[in-house]
Order: sequence, then structure tokens, then C-alpha cells
Amino acid sequence: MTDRPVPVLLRHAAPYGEEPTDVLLADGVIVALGADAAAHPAAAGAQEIDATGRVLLPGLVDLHTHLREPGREDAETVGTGSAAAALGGYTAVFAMPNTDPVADTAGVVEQVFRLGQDIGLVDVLPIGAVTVGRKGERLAELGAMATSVAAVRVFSDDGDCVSDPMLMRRALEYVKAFDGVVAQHAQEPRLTVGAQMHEGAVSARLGLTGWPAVAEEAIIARDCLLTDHVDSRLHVCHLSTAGSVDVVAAAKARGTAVTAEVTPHHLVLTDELAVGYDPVFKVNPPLRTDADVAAVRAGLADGTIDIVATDHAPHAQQDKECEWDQASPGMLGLQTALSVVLETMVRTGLLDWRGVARVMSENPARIGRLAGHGRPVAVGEPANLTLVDPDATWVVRGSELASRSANTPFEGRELPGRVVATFLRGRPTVLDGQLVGADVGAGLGTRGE
Ligand SMILES: NC(=O)N[C@@H](CC(=O)O)C(=O)O
Repeated sequence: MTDRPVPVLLRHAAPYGEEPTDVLLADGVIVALGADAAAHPAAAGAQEIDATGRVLLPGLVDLHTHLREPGREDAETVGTGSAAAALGGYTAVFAMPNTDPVADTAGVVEQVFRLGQDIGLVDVLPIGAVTVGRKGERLAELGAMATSVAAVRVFSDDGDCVSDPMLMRRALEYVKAFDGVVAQHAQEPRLTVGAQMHEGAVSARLGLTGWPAVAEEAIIARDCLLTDHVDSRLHVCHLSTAGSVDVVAAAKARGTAVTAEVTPHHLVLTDELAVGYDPVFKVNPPLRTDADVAAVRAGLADGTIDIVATDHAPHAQQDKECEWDQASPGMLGLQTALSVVLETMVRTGLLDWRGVARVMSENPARIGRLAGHGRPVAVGEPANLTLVDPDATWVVRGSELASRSANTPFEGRELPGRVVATFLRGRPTVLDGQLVGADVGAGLGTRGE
């Protein structure tokens, strides 16, 4: 995929949902923007796309994706996950290290990075594990991962909390050498032994062991203090409670270098969904209450929460279609994230399209220190772009998603907004809502049993 992409002329596209204009993409960058774009010399032979009524955004960047390769290719591969990402409007995804083997060495992160490059649908940026094997016992070779070709800047034991405060302190100190960040899965393990869902009225009614909000809030508070102490940089994964919003707001107010993410599912779904004991709604951290949903929406709107990250967590059928307490936590997110943000944040007036670009592209790229993504829609910038039809609606069907797994919590639900096209360095990866040249090798196969 080293040949030059055919130039693309987007007719009447609306950058950030504002004034429609023509946009010319050539040689991987935006070369012209405005009424005279079609007259630009580089427009000769361009593929014209009628983008009337479409919103043009910088390509989305997901700071929290599980691609499952290596090790659980029956649930997802770099190929199927890249396809889901491109269809969801993403041009870059950060891949969590809870694979088998764990991405805790330069060798594994380079393998994942190269797989992503070979497939070429999105840039895949591996996240390195903080501790060897994600066991929380000793630090992994963070420096070797940082200086590898994958140039890792984000480190996380996601799925598990770095609960030992001394290890967390050391990790925060260590990543400063290469401007890295520790992305913490904030879950106090002693407060969540055997936890199955949010601790509250619904868990009491159902008789399921609860996962109290304080187990998240206590770790965030501790880590903000540690971050101040060693003058480092902290990112909070999948923040889910009203109290956590308050803790992060207080830390930011006193100058802590902390950023936070919320998932699409925590913007809309609540613990009431557990009443049917359908494990598709089992996730970590768990779905919370209406009050928490309102608080994380408000936190995202006012900037306390910096980004939306999917926590796309594919699971094979046998790991989801079983008893609630046996089921693996996690839900798909890449192909529904933008629609959920449109429904919960844009339609409600909490964010405009510039705000969507900020929380789904610019801020995640900045936190992950990823150059070339999350840039403005402007002349000279890399043509990593997504084109959205904000008026379309669609009904989610897990079986129709590109992911190898089908565990979407939005099955059968009508959502607003469709990704019409995605461009990676000027080359379409998605056109008319379909993958372009869906040759992702062995990666795109039949769904696992
Ligand atoms: N978010 C989830 O519910 N699941 C994650 C890991 C985790 O955070 O437990 C996964 O890898 O499946």
C-alpha cells in the first residue's frame, strides 16, 4: 500500500458541521479547502464524492481498544478490529496489552504494530503493560517498548488495576523519561472481590455482589496525589461514577496532570439492565446509575472528562452466552461509539461537532502523543478524516458488525448517525459505509463459535 492514493474531491462537505465547502485530498494531505478546490492542479483525475449534508471531522482516535491478538483470535484480530474501527470512523486505535502473550515486551508491541501497518485500515498503536505479565509484581520493560518501532507512550495493566502504590509511583516516575502516560484501570481490588455489578439498590435486589463506586474513586484520588508527588502524567481509564468526576475536577483545579475517559456505554446505559441477567450488559467497570450517567455527561461537556474511549471488548460467544457470574466482562464499541455520542451529547445540546472532534480525535491523540492524527481540518494537515451523515439512522445488529464477536449492548436499538467514509492519509478505507478493498488477509474470517 505504498502507491500514491487517487486524489479525492469532497463536494459540499461541512467541516465540524459548519459551512459546507469543497475539500481536496491528495498525496495524503488536505491540499485545498474552499470553492476553488476543484480548480486546484492536484484535482485532476480526482474521485469526486458528493458530501452534501455530511459532517467532516478529523479521523477518530480510540485510546482504549481490545484487539485480542495475539492469543484470542477467536474473539477479534487486528484485522477484524481494524475493520470495525474504520467503519466506526476511526483512523487510529490504541490496543490494550491484555493479550496472550501480554504486550509487555518490545517484541510483542512490535508484532501488533506491524500487523496494524500491514492491514493498513487504521494506525494501530500498542499500549504496553505496566507490569510483567500484568501481574502487578514488577515493572515491565517500559523503556524498551518506548524505544521500539511501536514507540509506545501509553502504559496500562487494563483489566487489572496497578494497585500497589509503590509500583504505581515507580511507573509514573519511569514514563516521564519519554513523555509517557500511565493509563490506570481504577479498581481497588480488595473492595471488589467477587464483584458482579454496580453496588446499589439493583445489586441488592438481585442478590449480586456489588462493585462500589468508592473502589474506583479511591484509586483515582490516590493516583492523582501520586502524580502530583512525582510530577508525572496520569490517565484514568473508563471513569464511571459521579464521585470520580468530582475527584478529577478537584485534581485538575489544583493543577494535577490528569486526563480521563468515559466510554459510550457509560454515557447511556445503567445498572437496571442487569435485571434480565443478560451478560451482554456485564462490563468492567459496571454500568452505574442514572445519576452517574448524568454526571459523566456533564463532566464530558465541561472538560473534566477529556475523551470518549470505546473500551471495545470483544468476547467469543461461549464467554458471553453463559451464566452472568461466569461471563467475561466487556462490550463492543468501535462501530457504535460515534452514534452514541451523537445521541447522548450532540442531540442533547451538550457538545457541538467541534466538541465531538475534541473528545474523540484531538484530545485522545494528544494524550497518546500521536502525531499526524487529531489535527484540524485545514490545508496542509494529514488527510485523516471521517465523513458522517448526521441525519441517517440505523439499527444495530451484532451479526452485521465487522468485529469477530457480536457482544454489542445496543442489539436491535436504533441509533442516529452513520459513518459514510473514512480516509487514512487520503486513502479511503470506508466509502458508502462499506469497507474499501476488504482484503485484511486472514484477519477477516467467519465469526468464532
Ligand atoms: N472492560 C471490560 O469489561 N473488559 C476488558 C477488561 C477489563 O477492564 O476488565 C476486556 O479486556 O474484556
